[in-house]
Amino acid sequence: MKVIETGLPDVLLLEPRVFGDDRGFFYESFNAKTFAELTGVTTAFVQDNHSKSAKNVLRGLHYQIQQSQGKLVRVTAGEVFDVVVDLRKSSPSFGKATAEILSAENKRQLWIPPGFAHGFLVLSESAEFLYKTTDYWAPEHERCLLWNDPALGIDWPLTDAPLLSAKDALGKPLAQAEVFA
Ligand SMILES: Cc1cn([C@H]2C[C@H](O)[C@@H](COP(=O)(O)OP(=O)(O)O[C@H]3O[C@H](C)C(=O)[C@H](O)[C@H]3O)O2)c(=O)[nH]c1=O
Repeated sequence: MKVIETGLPDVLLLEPRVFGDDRGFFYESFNAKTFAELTGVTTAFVQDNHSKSAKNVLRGLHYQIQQSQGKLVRVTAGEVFDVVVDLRKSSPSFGKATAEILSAENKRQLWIPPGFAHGFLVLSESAEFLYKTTDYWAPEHERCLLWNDPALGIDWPLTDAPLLSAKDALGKPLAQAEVFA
C-alpha cells in the first residue's frame, strides 16, 4: 500500500499492492494495521456502505455536523470524480476542495477524516462505490454543501447537467453552511 498526498494535507490517497496472475488479481482492500501505520489513524470503522449510480449521477457534498464520519472510500466498478471539501474553520485549508479519480482500474482509495464534506460524480456508464465510516449514519445531523457553489471552485468534469437527489439540489453554499470549529 502506497500513500499519495492530495491537495488537502489530511486527505490521503492510498494505492494498494495488487497481485496479478493468470487467474486475475488479489489485493488487501483493508488492513487495520497497515491503515494505522500509513495514516496514523487508529479509530475503528463501524459501518460499510455500498452504492451504485448511473453515469452523471452526482452524490454530495455530504457531511454530518455531529457524529462527523471519517470515510475510507473506493470504487469497485466504473470510475468517479471524487471531491472533498475542508469544513474545519480552524484549518488553513478551510473551504478548499480537492478531487481525485477513483476507479475499479486504479483501485485507489481516499481517506477522508472527520470534518470534510464529500461527494462524487460518476464518469463511467455506472459505478459501484464502497466506503467504511468511523461513525454511524445520523440523518438528523446530515448536512449538504451545494455541489456547484462558486466559492468552492470545483471543476466538475460534466458532460451534461448532473442527476441529483432532491436533497442535493438544495445544498447550502459555503457561506451559509454549518461548519466545524
Ligand atoms: C448515507 C446512508 C443512507 N441511508 C439511506 C437513506 C436513504 O433512504 C438512502 C439513500 O441515502 P442518500 O440519498 O443520502 O445516499 P447518498 O446520496 O449516497 O449519500 C452518501 O453519499 C455521499 C457521497 C457520502 O459521502 C455520504 O456518506 C452519504 O451521504 O439510504 C442509510 O440507510 N444509511 C446511510 O448510511
